[in-house]
Amino acid sequence: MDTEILSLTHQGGCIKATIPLTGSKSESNRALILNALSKGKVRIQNLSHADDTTTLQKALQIATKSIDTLQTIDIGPAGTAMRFLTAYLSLIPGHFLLTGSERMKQRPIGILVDALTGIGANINYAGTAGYPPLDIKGAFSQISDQITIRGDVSSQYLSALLLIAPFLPNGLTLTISSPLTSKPYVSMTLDMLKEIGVDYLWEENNITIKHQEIKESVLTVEPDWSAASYWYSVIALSPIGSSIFLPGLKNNSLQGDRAIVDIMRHFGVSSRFENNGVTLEKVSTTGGERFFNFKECPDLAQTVIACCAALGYNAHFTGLETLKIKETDRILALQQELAKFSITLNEEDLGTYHLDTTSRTNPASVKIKTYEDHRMAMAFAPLAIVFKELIIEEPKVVGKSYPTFWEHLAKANFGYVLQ
Ligand SMILES: O=C(O)C1=C[C@@H](OP(=O)(O)O)[C@@H](O)[C@H](O)C1
Ligand SMILES: C=C(OP(=O)(O)O)C(=O)O
Repeated sequence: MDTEILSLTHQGGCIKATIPLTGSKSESNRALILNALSKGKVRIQNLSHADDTTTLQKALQIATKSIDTLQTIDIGPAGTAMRFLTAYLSLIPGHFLLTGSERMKQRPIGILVDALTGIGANINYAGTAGYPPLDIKGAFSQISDQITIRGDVSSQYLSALLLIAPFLPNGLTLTISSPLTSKPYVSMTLDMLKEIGVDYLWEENNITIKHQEIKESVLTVEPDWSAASYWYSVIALSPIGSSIFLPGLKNNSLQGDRAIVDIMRHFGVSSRFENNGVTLEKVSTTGGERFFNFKECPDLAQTVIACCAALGYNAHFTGLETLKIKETDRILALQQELAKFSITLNEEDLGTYHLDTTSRTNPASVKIKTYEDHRMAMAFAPLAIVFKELIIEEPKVVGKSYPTFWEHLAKANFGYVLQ
């Protein structure tokens, strides 16, 4: 990562803008794996331009070319790509060293590796046990169709297994042995499999997918609701009457982060679905609920917490357990950056965090560290509406999921200078 900084200001006033978001990173990554496994029978429309998606696309191209020689595949900071490729590369012919950024080597993968080796996959740790890099010898012979797996660490392990399930000779039954986190992402995987003709059965803690043919189909990727959340925050911090149109977003989305619609009602932001998109509008400044659970939508946590900080709301949050193993320890990153405004975020009861803005200060200029985490940069950016100047460190991190984020901000009265 380079050491560039970006100085961000906002000229004030009502915002009126149309923002064309790129495709969902989560849907795109699933679609790419299904396209590869189906050997092109599944086609894709509106693929995301996010770096994580481009990285996965390139990795899949390398993987399909390799048969005899060891191929190194470096997926940088792309967690979903790491998890999906671990399952995918186990299945296809070839010998791979699957690696990533220094942070990726600290993000656990043992649960997925154990699950795959339990059904016959040939995976060894090339560094520390339980973490990438992985040495994968592909084309394994399936020795079992039953996996018992924890659900409380990352749903990506389950999605990785479900994506390959219909292509396994004996199919797969997953038994989820602990409370499932990020459940909507598992539903998204199953919904997309259904779109390509795959039947599944989800009964209580068991998900079964038999070996089956998939049909010729086109997966159309919806724009990214996690990216939309930053625009909800922008509108929440803007004067009444401000509005933004986000084309292509659907009311009945496959993405759990559509939850931002309901959360932001409590911040005076209304959502109107029409004309193939959604219009967000600031309609009131009166208070709403101040307790939010992010268990099903962890990627919204930073957006909402930073927005509460900007509005001076004291609030409670739960469902944040998985934030510590994402692009950075997001709890620590939030605590450190909020401290610059004399705001605290502390765990009060087990699993419940309290945001205390009582002693909030209004510094003339604040430098925000981003910790190689795109969501730190994007969650804090809207605060330039409230505070005079924000300096965002390493602004290019946004490329991971939203490469045109800064250019888009310029459409909504933000000014930025790269230094
Ligand atoms: O399956 C997916 O596309 C994702 C699942 C979530 O991860 P966890 O299941 O690890 O919470 C989410 O945070 C990530 O950005 C994308
Ligand atoms: C956690 C995220 O991504 P990943 O796990 O795919 O790196 C994210 O985009 O917030």
